[in-house]
Amino acid sequence: MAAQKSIQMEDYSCDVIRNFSIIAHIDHGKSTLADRLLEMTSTISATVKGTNQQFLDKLKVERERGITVKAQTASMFHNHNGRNYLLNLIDTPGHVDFSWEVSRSMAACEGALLLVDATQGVQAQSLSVFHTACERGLTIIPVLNKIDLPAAQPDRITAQMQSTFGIDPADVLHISAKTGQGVEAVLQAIVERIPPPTGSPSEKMKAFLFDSSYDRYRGVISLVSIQNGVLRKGDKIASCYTRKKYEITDLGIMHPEEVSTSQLLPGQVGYIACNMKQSSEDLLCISPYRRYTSPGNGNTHFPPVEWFPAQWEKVYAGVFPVDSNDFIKLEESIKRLTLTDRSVTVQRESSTALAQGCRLGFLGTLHMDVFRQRLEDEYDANIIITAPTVPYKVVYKDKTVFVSNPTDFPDITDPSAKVREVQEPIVKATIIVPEDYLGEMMDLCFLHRAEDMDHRYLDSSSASSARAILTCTMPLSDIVTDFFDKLKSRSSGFASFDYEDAGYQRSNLVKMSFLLNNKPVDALALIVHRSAEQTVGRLWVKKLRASSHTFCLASIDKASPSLCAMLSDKVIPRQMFEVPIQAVVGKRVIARETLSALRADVTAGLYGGHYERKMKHLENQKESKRRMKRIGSVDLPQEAFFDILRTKSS
Ligand SMILES: Nc1nc2c(ncn2[C@@H]2O[C@H](COP(=O)(O)OP(=O)(O)OP(=O)(O)O)[C@@H](O)[C@H]2O)c(=O)[nH]1
Repeated sequence: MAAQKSIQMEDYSCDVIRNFSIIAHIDHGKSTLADRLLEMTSTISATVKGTNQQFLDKLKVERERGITVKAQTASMFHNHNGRNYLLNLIDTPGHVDFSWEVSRSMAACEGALLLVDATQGVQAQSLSVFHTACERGLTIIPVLNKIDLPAAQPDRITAQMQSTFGIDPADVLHISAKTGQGVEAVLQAIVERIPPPTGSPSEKMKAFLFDSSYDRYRGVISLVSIQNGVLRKGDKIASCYTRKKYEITDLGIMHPEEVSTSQLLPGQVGYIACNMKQSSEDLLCISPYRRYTSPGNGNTHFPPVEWFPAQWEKVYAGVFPVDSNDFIKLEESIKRLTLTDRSVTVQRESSTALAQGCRLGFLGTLHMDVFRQRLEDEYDANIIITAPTVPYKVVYKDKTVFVSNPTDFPDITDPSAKVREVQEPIVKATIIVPEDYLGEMMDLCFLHRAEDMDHRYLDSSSASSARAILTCTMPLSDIVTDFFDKLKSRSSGFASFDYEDAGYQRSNLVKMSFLLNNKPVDALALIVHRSAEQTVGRLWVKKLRASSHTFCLASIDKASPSLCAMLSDKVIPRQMFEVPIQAVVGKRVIARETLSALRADVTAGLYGGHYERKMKHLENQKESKRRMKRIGSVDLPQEAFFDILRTKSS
């Protein structure tokens, strides 16, 4: 824990507190600006200042990918016109998958800095975060960042902000978060433009919990914003959600590391530790229950629960341990990780092919990927993740069922299944792109079953390379695949993309099963649009068979054993016998391939004394086998599962 600084929280009443977040499109400079603000208020030490690493991006995966996944909070003290202010900053993620985190952060703020990159201009997420902030009634301070870059076009982008957001150009602050130019004016604007929070220390205790992390020794550490009342060490609190009671063992502010304080007052934002051990015991609102004891019967009385709008899981996937004996350990790791990422939903799942596992709901495929990487990095988990599926609605005569696992999807070709119709989730997509790429983007959207396409221009028509905003509706299943990657490559990286829920729509979908060695592999099943069943079936069995691999094994087995070992990680390694691979819809076989028999001996090409090389190749093979699952008598690598949806969309 950080060194204790004596901070008198009672010196900071609501009128000198400002709670704000920074909202922006990905890479527009939120974390860099956050770092500059921490430096200018002397919140971070010189040792951190000199490094190029961003202070608030804390997770390993965030540092590796350069994206913020988890919102971080920091309190700073700032003297403005002789008065000491407490500024609470909540750093927010920028990727479309994490919009829920952005909304949560905003719920603890009265204002937001809307950051726009002066070289890129308004992007799809600038629009969506702006609208969310407006809906929440936040005061918005428009900030134009990266004005130090030669490619910056401050006048043009300011005009764009005016026409898109209705912002007065005079209100826009021009800064470089990198060099610090103009950032002093941001601090001034935070104090002068953002309204202070409201709340009274004499009112009943109420706090909003907006984030939590897990500490092995102290249990769940929750970040809270105090709305009313005072919270002190030793206070008994109760969860309005689970109604469980706890005692506060520690509390304080993030400065930017934890600094213990004696109390937290209204309008303040800080952490609390109270020996919570399980995510199910998370709270959304807390109250010292002693103040609510009803006179007479001594029963604890709870105020009504204030629910934060539920998040919307967009993709589901099964997570299984490679070694079935590791299930309990895996489940425990998932539970721990969900304490720091509550937007993930967890349910147990069992598969005939992969045994016991968990079905997890994520906000998007990047979110899923980040969660997988954190499971591997932080918990050393060795797992298989099935292809992501969106939640479908199956309407029967007497009921409607949500299906988020292809295994549970009925065979609609069978009349006895009595399915009236199947519906799939659709989204309203927004793409912002230079007009030169508009045609490409339209093509891409049509390929992904887009409807109701429309477009308009963001800049005035005289601007060179004017930018267009394209809107359409699309099935969610089509964008949770590699749509984002295609969008980026077909627009040379210039397109930005965002989407919002647009309900459900009737669709002609079927369940496709895959048989390996005549046995269905339930974990490989997928739901596809009828129009794509042939393409998907053929491509996918081909992929499973991996004819190139067979060729490679046969021809370079002896010549290049290491290449062979490397390839064997990409596809189903050939077995000792012939394996038929079939794609089936209902009772119809859509496609079939056969994997011929051959044993890959990775050390075959190595002779006599090369013991070390031989060991190295055997080690390589062991490593590639690490992520394989033996199903019946067939080894299936992780990539086989990952590739399904990619095949579907290609
Ligand atoms: N030249 C210049 N580069 C900047 C400026 N602000 C940020 N950058 C760079 O832009 C890149 C993205 O900045 P970040 O602060 O990581 O962006 P972010 O918005 O936090 O990104 P996410 O967390 O992924 O949403 C980094 O390489 C920064 O060094 C600036 O004012 N000028």
